[in-house]
Amino acid sequence: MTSAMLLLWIALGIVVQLALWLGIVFWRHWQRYISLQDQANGKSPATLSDSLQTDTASEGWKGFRTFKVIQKTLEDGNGAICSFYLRPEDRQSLPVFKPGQFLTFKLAIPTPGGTAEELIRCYSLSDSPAHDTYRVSIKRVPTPNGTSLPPGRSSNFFHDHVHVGTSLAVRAPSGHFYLNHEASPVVLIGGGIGITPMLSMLNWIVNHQPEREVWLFYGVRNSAEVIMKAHLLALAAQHPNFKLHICFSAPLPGDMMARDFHHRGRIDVALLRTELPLKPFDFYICGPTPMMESLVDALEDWGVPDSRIHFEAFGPASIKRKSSIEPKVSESCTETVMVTFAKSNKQFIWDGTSNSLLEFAESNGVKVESGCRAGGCGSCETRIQSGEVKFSHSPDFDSEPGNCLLCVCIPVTDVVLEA
Ligand SMILES: NC(=O)C1=CN([C@@H]2O[C@H](COP(=O)(O)OP(=O)(O)OC[C@H]3O[C@@H](n4cnc5c(N)ncnc54)[C@H](OP(=O)(O)O)[C@@H]3O)[C@@H](O)[C@H]2O)C=CC1
Repeated sequence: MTSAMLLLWIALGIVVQLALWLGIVFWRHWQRYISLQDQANGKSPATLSDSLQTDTASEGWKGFRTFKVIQKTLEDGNGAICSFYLRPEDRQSLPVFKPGQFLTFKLAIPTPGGTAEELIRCYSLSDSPAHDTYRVSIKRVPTPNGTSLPPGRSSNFFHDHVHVGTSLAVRAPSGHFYLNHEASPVVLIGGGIGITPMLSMLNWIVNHQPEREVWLFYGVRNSAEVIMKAHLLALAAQHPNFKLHICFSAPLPGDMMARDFHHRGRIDVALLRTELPLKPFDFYICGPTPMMESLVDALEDWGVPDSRIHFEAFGPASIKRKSSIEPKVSESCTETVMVTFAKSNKQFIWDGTSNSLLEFAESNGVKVESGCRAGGCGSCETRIQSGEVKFSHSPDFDSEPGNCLLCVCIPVTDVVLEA
């Protein structure tokens, strides 16, 4: 080959490479242009990863939307946990949510008198976001042992009266307990049915951030209580960055270490210290209140910064962090503030040690409705008859003008509430 030919080939190679590069650059710009146009025209829903990159991407809907149950699956060996797959009746695509968030349901619970009682309840989404269905997994709450307390009305209603084809009124996903979008390693800790938000986070991570290190500690009593084990084992086999640790606190005689579970006993910080490498993990915890209380304290003692400990506290007891045990007198309380609950005909002095008016009402024996306890569901919305309150943290739920959400509000002046 002559040197002229060689030069010609080299020049041709450069031209082809340049053309390829220009083509790619043009294609990328074109794709971006189309996507921006679509977003501007409201055609394209935010992508799932977009929803985690911004705080506002999971635009929901206002009020309640009707969903149909399209599948009901029993998940555990005790017949206590059921998953419900929900599709909107209008068949429009669903807004994305952040893994860890919950749905709020308005239920009409039949009463012995033949009427229906309205009940608002929240359940964590138990799968990662999809555009056409949501999934919640609900544990039947029985009468607590040795008490005459009634069984859980909402969970039993779901198990006994909600079937494929049932219509349900559902508020858009909300909640402040959700996975951050950083690539930081995460430790997910789920106790009992508290596994549900962890499943949502885990499924999202393996699909969207497979390179992210994720540890799941799942604590139940024994093999009869485990849910979605085949799914978890399959993920652990497929994803080297996912480390699965199943803990049985009360194994059945036939339960075998290594085959059915990895650790005997409850999840505690000693186990975490033994298993986890030293890294700046983010910890996400959901489970029975005593478990969350002890773990949150123990993680703080271990030196995990507050900002890396995230937990979901549903139910009547809020989690008290050690770091917040010091009675704190809120800034709104430099003067004596009187809180009056008009319907209950009760009046108390706000001493600033409660985190919210909801906590304050409960600690003083005033009965008020509550759901998520995080400003997301609207169950505790209450009319302010006089006075002024302020938000202790910003709610997801838009209350009516003149109303407040007891779970995220504290008084500023003397206040009369309708509750
Ligand atoms: N955000 C959400 O989606 C939801 C949250 N929840 C919350 O999750 C909780 C889970 O309830 P449930 O399934 O009934 O839990 P369980 O009572 O079935 O307990 C599950 C496991 O946690 C263990 N455990 C109990 N106390 C501790 C502790 N102090 N430290 C470590 N482990 C402990 C139990 O061990 P042992 O055998 O020793 O009791 C058991 O192995 C509910 O109370 C509810 O508040 C519930 C539903 C949804």
